Amino acid sequence: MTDKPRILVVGAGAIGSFYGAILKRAGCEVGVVLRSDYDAVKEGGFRFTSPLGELSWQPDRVYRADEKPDRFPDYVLLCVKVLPGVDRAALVRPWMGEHTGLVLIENGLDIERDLAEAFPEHPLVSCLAFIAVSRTGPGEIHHQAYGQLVMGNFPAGFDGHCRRLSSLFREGGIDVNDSEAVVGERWRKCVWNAPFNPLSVLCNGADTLSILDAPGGEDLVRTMMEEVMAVAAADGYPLPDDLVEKNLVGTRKMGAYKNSMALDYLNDRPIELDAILGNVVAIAQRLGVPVPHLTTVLTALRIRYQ
Ligand SMILES: NC(=O)C1=CN([C@@H]2O[C@H](COP(=O)(O)OP(=O)(O)OC[C@H]3O[C@@H](n4cnc5c(N)ncnc54)[C@H](OP(=O)(O)O)[C@@H]3O)[C@@H](O)[C@H]2O)C=CC1
Ligand SMILES: CC(C)(CO)C(=O)C(=O)O
Repeated sequence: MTDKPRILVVGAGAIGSFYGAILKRAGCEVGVVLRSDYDAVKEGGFRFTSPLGELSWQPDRVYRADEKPDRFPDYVLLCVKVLPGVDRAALVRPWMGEHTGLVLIENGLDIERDLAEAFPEHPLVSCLAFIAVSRTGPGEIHHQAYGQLVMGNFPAGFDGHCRRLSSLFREGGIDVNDSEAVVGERWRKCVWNAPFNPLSVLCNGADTLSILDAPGGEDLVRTMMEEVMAVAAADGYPLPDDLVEKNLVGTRKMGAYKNSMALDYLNDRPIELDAILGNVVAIAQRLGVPVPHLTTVLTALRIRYQ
């Protein structure tokens, strides 16, 4: 018997298998729901390369997406890409027992609302991942660097579920930043993602330094970041004035880096355009905040992806 919660990862790709590995290291029973990687993971588990050392693991349960659970988990970790046409509430519904909490580890802004409406009686924990990790083959994951999570309840607060999960993630070896205002943290992350991710796609998968070093590149990124800051403030989440300059300095220090959207583009996968940029522009329009640069980049990408 263990007092550690039972976890089920829905969408065990790069992020889901990484944070599943961390919770497994913390002593939780961890299962996964898989589509394309089912056979490989059932047979050989997840095989990792990581600066954190040996993270390879065999899930305690491996389900196909159309199976039914033999027992409900304490927490479902939802780690799919946030894409139009993907009904994430429908995806998790079969796996949610009466007392199951829902934990999102996904990028984007305003991505929790549908799930909060679909599961009003269930705890909802929203997490942001600061990590570079990718799937290199079926069941094969390359963790390049970092891993910190920022976590809190949606829309606000930090309850006992957050406390329990955040201490388990720490026990598994990663940093967690506890937040009472996770929506504000989503805005803060968006200040970085909303310019860099879409620009990298418009620039054929360019890395961060190529974007910043192009003539006018840094100015464009700065202006887009300032527009996101203005929308965040109008939405009730003012961010520190020096965030833009800190982001620019920090990005240069990180060295050339290809974000998750650049990798999706380069691998011919759909991109999370609405979650990362479209929702910012939609909120800006609702609140009457002018965001001409964000709108231009969004429109250019919509033309490209229509
Ligand atoms: N990778 C990174 O470094 C970072 C990623 N993020 C965010 O984390 C989230 C997850 O990204 P990431 O892990 O990289 O993406 P991946 O594409 O690696 O993983 C997504 C997983 O979801 C699975 N999936 C999708 N639909 C279903 C379904 N119906 N049933 C079962 N499984 C399904 C996919 O399976 P299948 O192969 O069958 O499609 C895949 O295994 C995104 O929001 C991303 O922006 C945030 C920070 C960094
Ligand atoms: C912050 C960063 C760059 C990696 O954690 C990310 O969110 C992404 O790659 O989309």
